[in-house]
Amino acid sequence: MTAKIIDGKEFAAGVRTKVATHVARLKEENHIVPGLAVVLVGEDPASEVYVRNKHKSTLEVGMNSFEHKLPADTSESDLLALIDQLNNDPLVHGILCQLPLPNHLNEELVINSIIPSKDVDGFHISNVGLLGTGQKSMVPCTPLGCLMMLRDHHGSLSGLNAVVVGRSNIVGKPMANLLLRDSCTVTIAHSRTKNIETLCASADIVIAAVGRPEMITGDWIGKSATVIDVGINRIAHPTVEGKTKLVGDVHFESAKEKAGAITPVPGGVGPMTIACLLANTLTACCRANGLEEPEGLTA
Ligand SMILES: Nc1nc2c(c(=O)[nH]1)N[C@@H](CN(C=O)c1ccc(C(=O)N[C@@H](CCC(=O)O)C(=O)O)cc1)CN2
Repeated sequence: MTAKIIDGKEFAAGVRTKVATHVARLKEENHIVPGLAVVLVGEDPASEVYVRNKHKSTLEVGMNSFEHKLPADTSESDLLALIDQLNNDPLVHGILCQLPLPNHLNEELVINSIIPSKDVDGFHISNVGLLGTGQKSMVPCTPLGCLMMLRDHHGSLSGLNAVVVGRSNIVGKPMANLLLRDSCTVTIAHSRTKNIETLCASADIVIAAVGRPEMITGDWIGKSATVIDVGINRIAHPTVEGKTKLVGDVHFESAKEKAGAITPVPGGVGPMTIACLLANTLTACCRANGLEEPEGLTA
């Protein structure tokens, strides 16, 4: 039997509807409009698309969107001055700097200049520490989206064996912490892991976040396991010359024959990233105003 395909587009639409409903209630009952500020430095084409989609989605759920597009040669001090201004703006509840930043800017310094309560990417060192110690924090959007889909599919994750392939600060490590918090037995695998295929094949859940196109094939997947593919890789189209196509870190065709459930690329985890950004902005706004947090939209 082939796997259930977890439709990230549909799931993300459901998250956005929940956010929009909660935002409408905030406006009606508390006269508060959540606001998201997105900072883009430079003209990376993919980043421009993501920022445009963030702006559009923010407005669609009824929030305020503040876009700040800066030239590629913006100095670190100018960028930090803008973040300081946003940190102190009461209309702004969430701030993010689109990554990657141009090389001359220190990514860590910039991220850590956002006040943790407005850090809707969950990348600030304080939020990383809070998540790692099981305390309330802002949670990175992509792992939060994966967690929502896993909870929806499995109900409880308690006692399940999860292998996270990839150890990045943005996905692998926070994902592992979230799964641990939901009482999974978690292994982080990476380029130096021995017997990685066997390890993955013994898992109930495989999270692929390694950044290598179609690395994880069907023979790495245990019968009926859940496979969440975080990878977004653009490769040469196999049959049409001069064209490209998007693939994940999982070889979808072979993995879906073994898995119980699997996310596709595109249309799986990707759409959840922006939906969870909206959820995080709403959460940040509720926390800032001492209001109840939206149910089902946080970790
Ligand atoms: N500050 C941040 N920068 C970046 C993040 C982030 O979470 N915070 N993540 C990525 C880019 N990203 C959002 O910013 C993002 C990536 C992919 C998608 C998405 O929906 N992908 C689609 C495919 C899109 C395509 O056709 O190219 C999918 O997987 O279906 C949304 C958001 C790096 N930077």
